[in-house]
Amino acid sequence: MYKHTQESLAVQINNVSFQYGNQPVLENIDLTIKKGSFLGLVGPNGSGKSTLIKILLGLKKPMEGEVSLFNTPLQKFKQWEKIGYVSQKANSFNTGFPVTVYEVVSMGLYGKVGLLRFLNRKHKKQIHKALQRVGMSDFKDRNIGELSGGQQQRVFIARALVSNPEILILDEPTVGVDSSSVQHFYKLLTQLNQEKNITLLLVTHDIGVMTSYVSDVACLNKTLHFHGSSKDFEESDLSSLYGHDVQVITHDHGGAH
Ligand SMILES: Nc1ncnc2c1ncn2[C@@H]1O[C@H](COP(=O)(O)OP(=O)(O)OP(=O)(O)O)[C@@H](O)[C@H]1O
Repeated sequence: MYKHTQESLAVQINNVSFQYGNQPVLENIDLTIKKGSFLGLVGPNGSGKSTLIKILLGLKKPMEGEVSLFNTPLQKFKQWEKIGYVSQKANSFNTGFPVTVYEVVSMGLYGKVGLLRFLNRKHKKQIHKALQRVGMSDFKDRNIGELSGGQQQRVFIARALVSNPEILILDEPTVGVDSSSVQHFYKLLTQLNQEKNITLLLVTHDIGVMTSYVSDVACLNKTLHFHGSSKDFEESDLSSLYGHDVQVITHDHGGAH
């Protein structure tokens, strides 16, 4: 387990427990995310991953324990522009959905500029920069529903990036995305992490691919079974988590890390 100075932490979760009605979902979770790290959060279906994310985003209140974001207790935290979020259902637009890529990305600024205000030149520049970062500038006038799952995913990342967040939280973002787009997606995340120094929290089922890109791994199944460097993470850590032998397929990414 890590020891950190407070300043180096983007997220600090202390002894958090949560239940829906009588059903305990999270028990005594202690988890820290260092600034600049790339944490992969894995766990079986129903293990509490999304619930933990909802707690981090202030959408659910834990029964016990405390959460701090950038050294501020969640109850007092107001700098939500520092937090970018890409949800599980982000890439589910139907063909013909009447909104352009540019408009989708501009939605990431609504919290700041308000729905009915016009975007000023600075905002437009931010939108273009976010589209550029994810390699989707050429698609800005296309309808979001006409794009592939992988391309839509990039647009939703641009939407989360447009307010220059310090941490990006992604909840199972590769569901429904084909495998070659998944590789591109992980490369994009690695770039954002290493070149732009954005802290990343990625919730995924994609254990084999994920471990070769992330710096840290957390395994959750109601309690935290493993939390540490991805280098120290072994298949045996997963067997205890999933209750049976799990084969981790090691992919060769041509030295992505
Ligand atoms: N709003 C809710 N009301 C009651 N129970 C819920 C609610 N949301 C989730 N649960 C239950 O809480 C448990 C944890 O759910 P959660 O969505 O956090 O898990 P998860 O690890 O994200 O799962 P998955 O990988 O399938 O998305 C599950 O048993 C789920 O059925």
